[in-house]
Amino acid sequence: MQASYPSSPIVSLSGVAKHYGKVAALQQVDFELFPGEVMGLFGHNGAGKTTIMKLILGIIPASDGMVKVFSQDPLSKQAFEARKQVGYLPENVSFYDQLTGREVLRYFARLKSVPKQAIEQLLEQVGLTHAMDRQVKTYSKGMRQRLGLAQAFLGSPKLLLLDEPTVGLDPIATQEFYASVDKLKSEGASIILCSHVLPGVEQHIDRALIISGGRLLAKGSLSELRQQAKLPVAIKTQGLNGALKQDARFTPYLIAPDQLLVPEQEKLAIIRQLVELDQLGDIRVEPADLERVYQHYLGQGTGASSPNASHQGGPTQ
Ligand SMILES: Nc1ncnc2c1ncn2[C@@H]1O[C@H](COP(=O)(O)OP(=O)(O)OP(=O)(O)O)[C@@H](O)[C@H]1O
Repeated sequence: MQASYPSSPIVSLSGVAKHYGKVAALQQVDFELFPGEVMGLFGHNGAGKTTIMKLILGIIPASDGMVKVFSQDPLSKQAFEARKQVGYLPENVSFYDQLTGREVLRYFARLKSVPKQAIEQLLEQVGLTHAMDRQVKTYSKGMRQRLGLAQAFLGSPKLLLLDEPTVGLDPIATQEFYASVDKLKSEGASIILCSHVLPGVEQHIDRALIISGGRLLAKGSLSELRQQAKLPVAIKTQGLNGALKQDARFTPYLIAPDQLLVPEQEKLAIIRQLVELDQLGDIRVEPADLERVYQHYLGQGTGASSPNASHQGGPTQ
């Protein structure tokens, strides 16, 4: 369920365009990010994700439209103090290799006026305590990414911009990363997670923006996007031993001996028919996951027909 956001937005973009010379990196981009909201910003390479991050960080000006962060123009002098409330993990994180992990964080803590006592706790949170006094040049890719996250989390930022945050993290570290995201959110932070679709991200975001070629193709909660896209629902059964194949009511939807793909509006009717079958041992209903929602909208954006649009199509991964 989507949360309600009564307060004023932390970030708002309205009618934003960005041109790099002749390249239109963004066109007519509108969205708002509210306190305590986690938003996934999804798009392929070159879609415009990093450009949106840079606009919010005040690194580049918009060519058109309005960008506000904490109700200020992020390029203005007045935005200087507010910038300390922003945490940023760039896509390709790199540090001074000669420094130790602890020294890197001390350096960033000074820049952000964060007391250095917070450093050891952060290093523990990202699982780097054992390596904090080793030079960063001895760190693996995953360890560098963890140090990048610790750097972004410094000072409990009110706004976090994370570009491809789980790249290079193993499954345990990915889980720990999402636990940190959930914790920061529960403390009121607003977060933008920027990526191609991330494994395991969907339980942790309130809304998704899908972007392609600099244009927003879709925005909303996952359930809103699913509804708009009218994506079919997978129904998995157990115990029927091939009976579905023999039954004309189910064969149009059959995609595996024990699995149906049915349009949302027919879901309940089909489930009712299934539960009447004596041999049915179990039933599982799975709505389209983020990956399928994403593929659907990208297919629309490029004019290609989505393989998920028809209930007779097989499952797509
Ligand atoms: N400084 C620049 N000069 C010219 N073109 C640029 C510049 N920065 C970005 N672009 C172009 O703007 C478009 C959007 O780039 P952007 O880096 O925002 O995409 P992205 O979604 O972050 O991609 P990726 O997932 O590969 O990081 C691309 O076509 C890119 O080539």
